[in-house]
Amino acid sequence: MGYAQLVIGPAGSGKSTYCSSLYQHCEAVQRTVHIVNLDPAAEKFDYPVAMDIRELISLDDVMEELGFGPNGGLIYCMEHLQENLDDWLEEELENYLDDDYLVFDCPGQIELFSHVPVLKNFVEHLQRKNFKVCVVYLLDSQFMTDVTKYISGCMASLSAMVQLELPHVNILSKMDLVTDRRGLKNYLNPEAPILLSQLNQHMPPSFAKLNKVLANWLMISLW
Ligand SMILES: Nc1nc2c(ncn2[C@@H]2O[C@H](COP(=O)(O)OP(=O)(O)OP(=O)(O)O)[C@@H](O)[C@H]2O)c(=O)[nH]1
Repeated sequence: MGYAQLVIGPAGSGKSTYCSSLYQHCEAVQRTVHIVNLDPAAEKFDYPVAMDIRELISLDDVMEELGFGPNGGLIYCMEHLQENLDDWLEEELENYLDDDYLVFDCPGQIELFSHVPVLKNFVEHLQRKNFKVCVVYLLDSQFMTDVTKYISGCMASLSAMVQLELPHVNILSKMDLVTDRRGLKNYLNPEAPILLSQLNQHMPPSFAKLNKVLANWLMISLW
């Protein structure tokens, strides 16, 4: 049996930095992890890349040859990966045997963990190959500075949880940039009435009913 982490989260949330820190930590404690680049647009890495989607397809080539923009091109690349799970991925995975630990550094396009089924199919393929998979979801701690950003960050994470149906760990990244750590506490242990009153303060009264449903629903779903 192998083990895998799927590192996801919005663009720029710190996924590659997390992978690099994890690699350095494992090296320091003499454990082995293999970091896989699943981002066809990635250019440089602070970790040794064990497998690289760009050997299969790169965003630059797709944009140049097919005339796609960056987002359409990225989805095209990921769908191409999906079509090649049985050959390219299968072949690459043959290098990793029992007890190997793979960490997949994924692209940040939110479509991939909201409604496009590519990552879900990717995970199912790994599971068929006897990998135990979990999700590490990176969320920039700047999302925890006001209630509306907090709700949008939670909803994105929740949609990944619902779509991927895997053990899921949320990590707040860039904590060194948070100046108001006290304010952050409200969001680490949120209470529906407090969220609701903050939402109502930020929005016109016509949103009161929607705010109530959202605050209650988040409490039930996430905590
Ligand atoms: N201050 C600070 N900056 C960070 C931290 N983690 C990441 N960054 C910075 O945030 C930016 C984005 O980090 P990446 O690790 O490239 O983020 P990513 O999620 O892999 O980005 P995409 O692959 O483009 O989606 C870089 O400039 C990092 O140096 C952190 O903990 N603290």
